[in-house]
Amino acid sequence: MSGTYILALDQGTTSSRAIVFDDEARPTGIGQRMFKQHFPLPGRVEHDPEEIWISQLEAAREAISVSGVRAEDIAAIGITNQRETTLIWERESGRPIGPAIVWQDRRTAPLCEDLKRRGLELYIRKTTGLVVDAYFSATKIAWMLEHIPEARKRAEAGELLAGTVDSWLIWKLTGGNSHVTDVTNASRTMLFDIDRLAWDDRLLRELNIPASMLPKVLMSGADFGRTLPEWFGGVEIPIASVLGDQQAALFGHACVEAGHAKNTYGTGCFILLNTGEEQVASAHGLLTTVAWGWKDKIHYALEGSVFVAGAAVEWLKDGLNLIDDPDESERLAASVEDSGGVVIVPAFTGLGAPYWDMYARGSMFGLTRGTQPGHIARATLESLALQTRDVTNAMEKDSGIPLRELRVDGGAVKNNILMQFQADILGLDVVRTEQGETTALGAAMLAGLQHGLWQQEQLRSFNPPGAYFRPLMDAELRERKYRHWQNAVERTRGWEEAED
Ligand SMILES: Nc1ncnc2c1ncn2[C@@H]1O[C@H](COP(=O)(O)OP(=O)(O)O)[C@@H](O)[C@H]1O
Ligand SMILES: O=P(O)(O)OC[C@H](O)CO
Repeated sequence: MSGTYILALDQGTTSSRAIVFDDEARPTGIGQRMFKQHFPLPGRVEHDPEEIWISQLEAAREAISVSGVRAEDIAAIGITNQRETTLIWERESGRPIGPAIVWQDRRTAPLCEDLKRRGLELYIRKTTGLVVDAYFSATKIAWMLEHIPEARKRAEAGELLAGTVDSWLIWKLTGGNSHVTDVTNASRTMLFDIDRLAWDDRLLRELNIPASMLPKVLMSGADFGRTLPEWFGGVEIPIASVLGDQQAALFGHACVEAGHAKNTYGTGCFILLNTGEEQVASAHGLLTTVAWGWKDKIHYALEGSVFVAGAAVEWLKDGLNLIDDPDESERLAASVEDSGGVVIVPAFTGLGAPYWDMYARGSMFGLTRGTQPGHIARATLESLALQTRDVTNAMEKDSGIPLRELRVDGGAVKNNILMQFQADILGLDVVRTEQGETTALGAAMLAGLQHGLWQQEQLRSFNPPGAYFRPLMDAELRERKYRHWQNAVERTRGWEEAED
């Protein structure tokens, strides 16, 4: 085995990051590139596929250079990525035929309604573990085939390839030698049978998607191909792991046993509970999804996906101009004692788990003549924690397991007001781990395992607790605040539909 470093590529919704980890899983160099978000029409969110690739390549080169290691010292690459975001490109030239449609994009809501009308909801839930929603890749592929000139004809002739961001990056890294994905990313397409671990013929037929476009599905730790020498100092590096970013964070917290849960606070909030080798079907609006696949074993998770979390803090900055930087949200929130009765439901792109309402829209309640920017900031931060409680409540009902603590990571967890409110509103300990970049760490950990650099017993020591937030809020106040929130959510539901 040559090299004792692992390079993790973390292609997120707002930035591409890369981290070099040493043989004790300590980060030794980080590279990061922000890239542009395109909002061409209301409800549409797009990324430029070439920008995704270039930003990721530059971030990787920067991480290697900052860490001071040579490319030949890198034993393996682990890839983790924003999930569901979908691209189509030409098999011959590798040219994308249009922008990537991002997971937040709502344009395919009518296609989802059509699937529901055709009575496919139950079949989709049973086969894929998912609810019918524009969030997932299936209707995004179908939309591109319908709306991009010549796309359907070319797809049927075998000229086009489809994939999520992991497949796109691997295609570029290997110079078009590998068109593959892993079981976690496949499980987010709404085309994948999570029991048989294969693309589902009936769903492909119903959505009119040629199977020849889709990548081969591998376990999350596997041989995904080798990088072209031109990308990293003339060396070919094996790609040894691929995980969707939320699954990678679960792994990075070493939540490897049934009953362990984590929440990642990035653009959205994603709460995952490991349910072991057993699939738990949700009766309360959660998704059943693949946590990872390694050595012929699949671990499943229950997931609550909240679409708008850190994105609401971005709105305070870019939409309302109340702050210049997300970090300032904490200072502004600290200028008042509480939210002053203000409740904000940031349903900017509808509501995800546990409501799955594509037509809900954001709203602000409880304004008075005394409402100040601080109250708005505080209510915005609280909305992240309240949405999390909606999900953990559903999780406890579905799994029958009361949560004992919540492990947290992601860009927003450095906000102590948010973390304290999270502990308060859950009545649970919130544990912020030492390593901030848990997503990248998770991908690196699996790549290291797959490559034989580490043993499973070592994983837990890689990311110890850094800070504990204990619940301090009086139980009566906690429940009153939560009832207020539920009331506000009810009033946002179906808003867009009611307008039509
Ligand atoms: N101090 C902070 N308080 C609250 N939110 C924050 C803070 N710092 C960053 N954020 C939010 O975290 C998000 C970025 O987190 P990150 O994990 O990088 O997201 P992603 O992987 O979705 O790109 C942004 O939406 C930003 O608004
Ligand atoms: O890129 P993030 O961290 O916002 O994660 C996005 C999720 O994978 C979407 O399902």
